[in-house]
Amino acid sequence: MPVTAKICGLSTPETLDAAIAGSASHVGFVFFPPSPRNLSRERAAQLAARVPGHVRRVGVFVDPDDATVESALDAGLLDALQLHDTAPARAAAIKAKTGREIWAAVAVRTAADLAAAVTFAGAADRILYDAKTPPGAALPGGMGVRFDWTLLEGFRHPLPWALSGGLDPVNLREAVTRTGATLVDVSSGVEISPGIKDAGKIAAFLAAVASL
Ligand SMILES: O=C(O)c1ccccc1N[C@@H]1O[C@H](COP(=O)(O)O)[C@@H](O)[C@H]1O
Repeated sequence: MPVTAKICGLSTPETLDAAIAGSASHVGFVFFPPSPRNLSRERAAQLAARVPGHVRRVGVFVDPDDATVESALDAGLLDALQLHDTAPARAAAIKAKTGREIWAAVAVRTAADLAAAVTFAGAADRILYDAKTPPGAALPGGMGVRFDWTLLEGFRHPLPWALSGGLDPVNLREAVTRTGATLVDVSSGVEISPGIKDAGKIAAFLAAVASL
């Protein structure tokens, strides 16, 4: 099965172009003000206009209200909405209202955390298994934290899914081999500091994906 990749938290034309040139299947734009990757409406619109039709645009949100989603949809021309810390009923309501593909983030530290995945059946289109960030962390994702990938070995996934959390060009092969992921998602692993993406690291990650 071929593996595809989402490069998340893009905020400049140069790094967005690197993701597109490296054949990313998805690009991610963050709409969460505490994040160093948060985009203004204007920047989101500028970036979205550069994305060719075969590359899917994913908006990243943390339990957003309707106004936040509508504003981002309008500016970012989003194909999919990635929801962190969002209850299944709210995810279903956003899906019904927007008609967009919904990715529900499930934060994982232990095997017990995986039980949340099934609660999104019927409410989301895809589960994004992400590492749980430390208690009190400013962000529920995007911190380069990984989880124990062996937890996904033999797990019965209730929906299509993707893997994220602390991925980088070096650990990608082990992550995919252990979990069987066919869609991987990276943010911190292609940065030189929080929020600052690096075109060379993006190219290296996507080359690693292509070499699997
Ligand atoms: O990137 C962010 O700032 C962010 C903010 C709020 C929720 C999620 C966020 N990022 C997502 O976190 C995962 C993992 O990122 P990393 O590779 O471990 O840095 C990824 O899906 C990002 O989209």
